[in-house]
Amino acid sequence: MPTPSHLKNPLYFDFRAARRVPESHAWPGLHDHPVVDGGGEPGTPDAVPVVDLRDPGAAAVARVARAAEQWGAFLLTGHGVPAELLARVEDRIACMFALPAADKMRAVRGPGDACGYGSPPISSFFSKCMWSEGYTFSPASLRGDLRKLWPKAGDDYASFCDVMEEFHKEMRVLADKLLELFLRALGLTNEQVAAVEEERRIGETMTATMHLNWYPRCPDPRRALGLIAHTDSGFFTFVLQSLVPGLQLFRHGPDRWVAVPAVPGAFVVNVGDLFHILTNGRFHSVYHRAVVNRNLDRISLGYFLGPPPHAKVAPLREAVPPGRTPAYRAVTWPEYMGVRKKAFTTGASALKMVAAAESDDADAAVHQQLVLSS
Ligand SMILES: C=C1C[C@]23C[C@@]1(O)CC[C@H]2[C@@]12CCC[C@@](C)(C(=O)O1)[C@H]2[C@@H]3C(=O)O
Ligand SMILES: O=C(O)CCC(=O)C(=O)O
Ligand SMILES: [Fe+2]
Repeated sequence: MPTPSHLKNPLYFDFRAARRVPESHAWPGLHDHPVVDGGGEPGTPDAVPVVDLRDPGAAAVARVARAAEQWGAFLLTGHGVPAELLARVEDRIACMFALPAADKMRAVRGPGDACGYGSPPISSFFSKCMWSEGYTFSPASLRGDLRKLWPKAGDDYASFCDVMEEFHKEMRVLADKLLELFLRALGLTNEQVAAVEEERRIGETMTATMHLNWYPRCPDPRRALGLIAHTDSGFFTFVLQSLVPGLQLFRHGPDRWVAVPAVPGAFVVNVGDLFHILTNGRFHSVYHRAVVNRNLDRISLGYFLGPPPHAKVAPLREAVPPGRTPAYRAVTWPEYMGVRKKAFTTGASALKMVAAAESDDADAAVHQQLVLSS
């Protein structure tokens, strides 16, 4: 009788062979807050906001402002990325996750590596395992990385790379469009948007990283978790969730999880921590998680935008109210990741850890203004 694949490779947990959720994958506290449906009538309190890019400029700007201030996330429709391309992207991702375990393990993420196969970096902060597999890569240099999964560089390799490159091209343009919309939503005029870009070169230097998630069907979904609750660390993320829902956004007052409906062809846009800093906390990063399903596999794709590693991210002058000082100090993305690591191990909030020092606070600024104007 052949040896089951999970016994051949003790590092690989074979979700397909699991008939129950073992203790290693059972998370406490998953049901501490109720889950509500985010797919209700637009405008009702739990309905996830929708931004349609086909709406006239001012309407889309107003919707982005409201969603980014109140939710830190929204569904993006009318974005122009062809549905047929999204279908091919999902199909190629499914084909990649269906590779034999041994092939996937060849591309395993090493300690400290940004890219590779396996659990996402955040999993290293938790003793429990998530009910998912993931693959992170840089779309700008995918052909080299992907040889680890497909060393023979055959048809599956070629079609995966072709489709992801096509997707990346579309997404990078969409990311620039959305960045501009975000800046307009902060209240910047067209001239100010151009001046910010001239000075900070945010759009021009923004980098993209892709992280693919596979959440296998699970015999006991109430005990398991696909992706632990987190905020994304970069500027903003486009999430493509296939027809199987599973993404939940956390909302306060009363505390609850809002299940994001799977809207065919839509992206979910998440505000990340560095955008929270850039906008001086006006647009807030969203705490979210992914749950699993008893009968269906689920696939999602995160297209993460952030600054290049050397760039310091500080609040935009235009986002700081007159007479106040910036609420956050300047950090690079790697510095922020270091702070977040410390925050995870101490239970602190990473954003609070990069908040500007007391002496920098608003009262001091107002006092200084009074002195200067008297
Ligand atoms: C660009 C990135 C964001 C990310 C870390 C990464 O370098 C690549 C993977 C991303 C991801 C996806 C799952 C959740 C998350 C918190 C994680 O552990 O890996 C995010 C990271 C992030 O937003 O910080
Ligand atoms: O699977 C999802 O819907 C969410 C994925 C996610 O949050 C992430 O990759 O950061
Ligand atoms: Fe996320």
